[in-house]
Amino acid sequence: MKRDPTKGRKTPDHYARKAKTEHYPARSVYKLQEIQKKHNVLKPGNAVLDLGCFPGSWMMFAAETVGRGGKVTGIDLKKVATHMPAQATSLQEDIYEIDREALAGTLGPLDVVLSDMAPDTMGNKFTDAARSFHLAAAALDLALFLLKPGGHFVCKVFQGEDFQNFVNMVKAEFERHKVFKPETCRKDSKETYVIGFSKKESTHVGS
Ligand SMILES: C[S@@+](CC[C@H](N)C(=O)[O-])C[C@H]1O[C@@H](n2cnc3c(N)ncnc32)[C@H](O)[C@@H]1O
Repeated sequence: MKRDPTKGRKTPDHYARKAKTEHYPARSVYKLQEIQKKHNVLKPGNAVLDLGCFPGSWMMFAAETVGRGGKVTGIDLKKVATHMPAQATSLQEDIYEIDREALAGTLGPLDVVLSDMAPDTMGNKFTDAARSFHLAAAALDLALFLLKPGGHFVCKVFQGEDFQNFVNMVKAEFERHKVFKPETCRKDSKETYVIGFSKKESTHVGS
């Protein structure tokens, strides 16, 4: 396949063309489709939070999967302009600055928290992985605050020196966990997804 010399990466691939044909705003939708096909995290009627939702392909797929009886809320630094099904809405916010008490009041207890958040990459694999870990840890913290016991968590994190640390953090809070790299991830990408199934009941006595 031809390389685009200006970007140093392959020209739009099969999945990018497929996304365009199927009216999803980004090829990343196929990563969530693979996760869903293999691990069945989303159910009809679910309440879902999608962190790092721009341009909206995960949101759209999640909204289609939960159906009209469900609800999907997306959060991103960037405003989502893609037209969404009625059960999907988005907020333009920074995950590090969000008022989580207010969010909990608005959303109520959630069934699933997804995070496909990624930092703007600098080309330095250590810095990029450290910033990805920081975002993933913030997503986990928010997920633990908002998820019902029994709820699920799906989170992108780049493989780097903190990767196993993050897996252990998820393992401690969920009944079961999996590390999953969808085939649709670009071959040269360090991104991987950590899935926590069934959030444990809070073990903090007196909290
Ligand atoms: C790979 S994109 C997500 C693609 C999306 N899942 C989709 O399918 O359309 C990663 C997103 O994470 C967002 N992001 C990065 N840092 C963030 C932060 N601190 N708060 C909220 N969103 C953030 C970026 O703005 C970017 O849009």
